[in-house]
Amino acid sequence: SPFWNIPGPEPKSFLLGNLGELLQKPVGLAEFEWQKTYGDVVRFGAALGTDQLMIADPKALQHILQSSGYGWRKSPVRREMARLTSGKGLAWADGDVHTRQRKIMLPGFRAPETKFFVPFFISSAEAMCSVWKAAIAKSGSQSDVFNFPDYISRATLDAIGQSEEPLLSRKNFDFWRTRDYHTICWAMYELARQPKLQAKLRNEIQAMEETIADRGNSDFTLQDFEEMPLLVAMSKETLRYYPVAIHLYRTASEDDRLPLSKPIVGKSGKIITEIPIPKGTQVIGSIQAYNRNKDIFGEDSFEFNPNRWIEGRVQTDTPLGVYANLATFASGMRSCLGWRFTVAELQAFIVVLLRNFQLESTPKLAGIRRESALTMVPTIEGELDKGSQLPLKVTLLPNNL
Ligand code: HEM
Repeated sequence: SPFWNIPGPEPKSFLLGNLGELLQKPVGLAEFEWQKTYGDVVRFGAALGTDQLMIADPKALQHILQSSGYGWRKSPVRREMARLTSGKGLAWADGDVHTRQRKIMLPGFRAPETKFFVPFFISSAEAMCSVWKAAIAKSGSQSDVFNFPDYISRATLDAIGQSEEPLLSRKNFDFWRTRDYHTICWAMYELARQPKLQAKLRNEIQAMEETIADRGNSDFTLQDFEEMPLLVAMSKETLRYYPVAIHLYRTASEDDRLPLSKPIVGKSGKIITEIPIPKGTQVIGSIQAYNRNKDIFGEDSFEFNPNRWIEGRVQTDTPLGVYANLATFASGMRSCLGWRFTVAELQAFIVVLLRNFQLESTPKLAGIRRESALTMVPTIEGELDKGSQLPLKVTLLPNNL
């Protein structure tokens, strides 16, 4: 193996190497363990006795995703999966076809367009709240428990259908909204678990509502969202801690040398400052592990804490990604086109839900799992057969009674 000198876990079997741990454990767990033991570049066993690299090192990721252009291509297996799930669209295209398709799609995803989508996001979230209000009224009480993925997945399908209808096929709506609605679910999970954070955010929302009323507008705009520090911090922290796209699969199309942010000590005891890469090498970019990098996000990077953004504690000398130096939306020429859409939609859903309801945990949440199902979805330990689950208690706020 060209990577014999790179430290990493012993393969569990010839057939699957370490892929079982990587793909079947709750999302991120294997990567976090490897990162802690071996660092940000790890050699692990892939199928049939082959070696692969897991990359969370900022400079190496920056090189693969940004600086090398099409030097590192999306792996053929992933492209085929994209073709099967969403057709011969942007996630499948490569080289010139990719450049052309991306140019055509870009006008649907810039900041001005996103501004116009916000009313769609708000109305989709409000429609979902009306369904909950009707169910609560029917139950004769002031609260009820709802399985969030069931509802948020439909509301986000509404939102993406209304806003991107001229650009994307129905198959594409379904593909991309799976990412949005988990992101939103994970944000709601944290808000339900952290009542003080929820109350603080609600105060910020109510203060902004007064400002909006004073200036004679009827509802929030994108600019209002951007002027709410805790809402922005909550969005960044959700996308950092719960990056729903799990891995980035890339293949070197030429021989290359991978630069590293931090040298690693090889198995031979020698210091490695860059890694020679033969053409055809496959690597997995670990979004999960990069997003927990302590040098960038702080010593408490394994805690969910939006304050890190407000206190300005996130810093790096290796810019990566399209939003907040996160790997969540990848980086460079294949970075996510929908990132502005997602951030604005997440913010709209948080605002609408918190101005209508109080969210609370339920006992089942003790068994929550970060499940890998193409994207990262919440499931409950021992109840995988029930699919994605996030049951939260929803109580009408006094102004809604
Ligand atoms: C939280 C939500 C989302 C996350 C975390 C996310 C993440 C990503 C990532 C990591 C990639 C790169 C995949 C790769 O190259 O291997 C990507 C690509 C892409 N995303 Fe997103 N995405 C999200 C939502 C969306 C939405 C809502 C849309 C559309 C409305 C969208 C449209 C795209 C497109 C078109 C690409 C392909 C870009 C290209 O290959 O040039 N994404 N996304």
